[in-house]
Amino acid sequence: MLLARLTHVSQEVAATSARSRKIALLAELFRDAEPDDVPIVIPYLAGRLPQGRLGVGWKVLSRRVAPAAEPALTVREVDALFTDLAKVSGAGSQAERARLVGELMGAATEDEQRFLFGLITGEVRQGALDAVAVEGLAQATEAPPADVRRAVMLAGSLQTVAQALLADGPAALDRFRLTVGRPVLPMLAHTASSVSEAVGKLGACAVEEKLDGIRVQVHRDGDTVRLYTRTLDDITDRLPELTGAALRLRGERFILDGEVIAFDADGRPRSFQEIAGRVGSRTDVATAAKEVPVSPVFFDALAVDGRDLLDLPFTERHAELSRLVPEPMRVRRALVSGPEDIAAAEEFLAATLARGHEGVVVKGLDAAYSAGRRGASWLKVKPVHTLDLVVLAAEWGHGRRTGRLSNLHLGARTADGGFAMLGKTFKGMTDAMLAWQTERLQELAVDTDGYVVTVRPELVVEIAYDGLQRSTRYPAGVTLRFARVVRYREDKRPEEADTVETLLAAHPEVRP
Ligand SMILES: Nc1ncnc2c1ncn2[C@@H]1O[C@H](COP(=O)(O)OP(=O)(O)OP(=O)(O)O)[C@@H](O)[C@H]1O
Repeated sequence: MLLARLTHVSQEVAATSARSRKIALLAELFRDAEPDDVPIVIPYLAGRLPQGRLGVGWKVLSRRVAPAAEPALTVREVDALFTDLAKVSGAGSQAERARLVGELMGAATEDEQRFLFGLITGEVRQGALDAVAVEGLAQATEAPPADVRRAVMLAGSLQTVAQALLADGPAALDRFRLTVGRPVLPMLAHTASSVSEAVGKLGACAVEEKLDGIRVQVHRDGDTVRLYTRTLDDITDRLPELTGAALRLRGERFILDGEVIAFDADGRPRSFQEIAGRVGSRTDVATAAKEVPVSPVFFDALAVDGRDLLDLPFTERHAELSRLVPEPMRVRRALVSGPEDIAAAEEFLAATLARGHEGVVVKGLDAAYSAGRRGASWLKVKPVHTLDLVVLAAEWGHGRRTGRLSNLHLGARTADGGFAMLGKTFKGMTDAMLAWQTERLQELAVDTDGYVVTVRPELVVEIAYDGLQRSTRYPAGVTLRFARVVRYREDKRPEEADTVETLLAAHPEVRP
């Protein structure tokens, strides 16, 4: 497929607000696409680079290159060039990157140059586009949209499903069944402001501890165990004690969902940073395991003995979990019959906080497991409310922080797929965090005036704050009071960051 076609459709999709028109435009595009174009076309439409990082900085991008008169570039040629770019390293890499970018831009028309520039800088991110693409794909291949959605959920990748569908038609959807050894995107939670709100919404429910560790999906098939993170990375080799625990369970073939957590000598949960450090360390696993031994705590069962449990009510899935997993390895919970039983739910929350955990997740008993989605039947309640925001830029520090990128510009998502800056912070950062962010943000840099470094909006950071106040300086009309960094959320994509809309909804006091 020609890049010009994609550029044109991308402009048309951005220009219309009608969902049905967007779907029709994408359906037309998919009908014309070769199956091998799809793994490139879908991320490009959403403003994502399949290669992740290209290492192309603003210096290279700011060079003007005369555009081509006629469109000739194909999306696969662009992708091949991006792959070459991502591989460039070592001495002379800056010049080599400049050469490759020059070659690419010189072969692109003016429209295409604009599109490619937006893609490389991360300017055009359209988070909502994947959902529209699912519908467009269903329309193009005459497959039922619900079946395409379920296949995407199970494959964990829209591109994989799209490629199979375009190559083999709707029959290909049968291939995407829940399979032990193939990870699925985990179900996520919505937020409720209190347990009474959550119980009021859900009725009969289980109130479970919310453990502040790392989400883990454990697959066992006989003697083989594999462990996956929330973003489906395989971390089996890093956590041998989890493999051991899974092999000691009664079942032979299962998929369980839970959290990896570590306790100190007094049985209190260790900090998230310690657990994240442990899960992140690939080298010398044995020493790391001695310093921070971790254990799994399970809260759901997705498959047992080859049976797919996803569509069963939570009560039945939990019964299977209890059959397999002994109580100490299951999350603590209280069953609550409904709002009349609210005292029991409050009491459980208080006891959970007293044990050092971060809050509770309230779960409807009848609900199925909605993999890859924020299900309405899981509501998290945390007394300390934080925001997940995206770093838009950073300022070079002064004094003790000279040479470090320090003051972060923080953005929330806007309805049009962009980001609105809400304020800045240089508080809450450890020295290790400063060093890490200086390096990482420079990799993401797309522009600088020597003081403020603008970056691709990719890094999600969790921010604590004391409230909002009105401000005419910021585009959303509000700014954060006393914002400070809690941690980086490398397991989250910018599309998952908080939106201006939800933030304003949570703070009626600042609404005009
Ligand atoms: N009992 C539990 N049930 C479900 N999730 C739990 C539980 N205990 C801890 N968790 C963790 O809490 C998360 C639920 O919140 P959510 O789905 O919104 O993810 P998140 O955005 O990563 O949340 P947060 O930033 O609040 O940890 C899960 O991803 C999981 O890692």
